[in-house]
Amino acid sequence: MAAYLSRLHHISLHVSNAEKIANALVRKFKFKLFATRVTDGSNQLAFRKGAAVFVVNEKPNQCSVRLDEEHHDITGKCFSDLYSGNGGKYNQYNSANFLYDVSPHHSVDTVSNVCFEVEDVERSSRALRHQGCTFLVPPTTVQDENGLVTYSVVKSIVGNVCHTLIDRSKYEGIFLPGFDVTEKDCSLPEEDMSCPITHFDHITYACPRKTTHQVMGWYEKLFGFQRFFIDSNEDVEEGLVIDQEGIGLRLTAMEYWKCSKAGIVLPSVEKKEPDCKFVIAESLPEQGRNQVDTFLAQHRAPGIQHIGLYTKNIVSTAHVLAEAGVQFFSPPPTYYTEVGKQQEIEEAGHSPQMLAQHGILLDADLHQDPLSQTASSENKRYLLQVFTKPIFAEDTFFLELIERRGATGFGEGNIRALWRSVQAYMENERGGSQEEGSPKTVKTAQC
Ligand SMILES: O=C(O)C(=O)Cc1ccc(O)cc1
Ligand SMILES: [Fe+2]
Repeated sequence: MAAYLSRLHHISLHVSNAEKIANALVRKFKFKLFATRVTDGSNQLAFRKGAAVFVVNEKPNQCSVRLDEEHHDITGKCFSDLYSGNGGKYNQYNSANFLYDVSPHHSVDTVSNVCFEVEDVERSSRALRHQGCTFLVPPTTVQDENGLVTYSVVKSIVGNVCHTLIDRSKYEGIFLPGFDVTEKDCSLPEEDMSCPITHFDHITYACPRKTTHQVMGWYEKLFGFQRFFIDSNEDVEEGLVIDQEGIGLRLTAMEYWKCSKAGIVLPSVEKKEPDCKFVIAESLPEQGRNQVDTFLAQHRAPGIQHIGLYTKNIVSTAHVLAEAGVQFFSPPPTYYTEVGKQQEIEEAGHSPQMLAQHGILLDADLHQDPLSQTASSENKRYLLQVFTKPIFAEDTFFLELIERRGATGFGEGNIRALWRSVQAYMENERGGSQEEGSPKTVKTAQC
């Protein structure tokens, strides 16, 4: 049985300099720091914008406990011992480790934990363990004066990505026990009209070649995810293959539905609101090096390549963020003057000049979803996207703004335009393509 997910709770980053990322999230991306957990050995900062919550974990120094492949143990005992560092007794406020997460000891900054709310952590963890999942933290309860929270941490099939499963139904505090809430009035999504980012739209994984089916199968079997089609050019078996112009990408997408009764709701019967989507990107052989290859080389493992932040108004959001110093990829200026694109933009009620200002891409060429019955409103669907330059020192993780106007998938045209922008950036700003896994030499445009 799958462990059905109630909703995405937060996404966590592991970085060597939390202050730097905190500054970027607050000053540039307009997130608010609202909860902190600072101990001798760890620094955890929680930021939110609407329902999107990031937890930034500052990587501990060398002397901390090492949790890596050879220490993994599905019984959990070994992890309790390792995790507490105090004679095997699990300590919920252990100063040497991250609460609600593990210390991944990844060599570069990384986004490595997607935390989901579930209704019953014990039962979900049992079900997953029966299916062979590796638990990095067994079900554990943490409490404070506002109630209690139970969580576990399961290793995913994708590189260093793991999932914290959390039940906070018996907790009335603003965030999680163990964190000090610094900003009490952001429990409700704030209405920020100029920068209306409301939630995480999707998470894109960069995966090695020929692993898409395995990854999809894992999420389908264990969490009840379902495949959905990115667009009608997509082959059921092959996914969306973009192999012209040396792009060489295979994309496949899946989603799950927010459910209130974890483990009981049958997604096929009770299709409610879809939550955050997941995109799996792998590069195709015999094409030039693309963003996925660069990610795998510089991140040194498969993992989270980018996250799409949903905004109700991408033009205004991109403007506010750019003013604050966020750098976006821009397609060549001709993108906005090509007859077809210009017309598409105008028909969607936008101004090519306004979109060009921050590199916003529009894809109205979204075909009918083969499973969808709503052909009549098809021509009104479109999608606006803009991609930031890398967030960390390496060319790995980046953010995206996305505004959906009826479109539920992703725009092939936008992916092509993004590819051209990245190529130009690699050639001009990064000083040509990099050697596999080599540290970057030019750091001109980190976001
Ligand atoms: O279009 C999107 O937002 C996607 O998430 C698809 C995607 C995946 C990988 C890339 O390197 C670029 C685009
Ligand atoms: Fe994306």
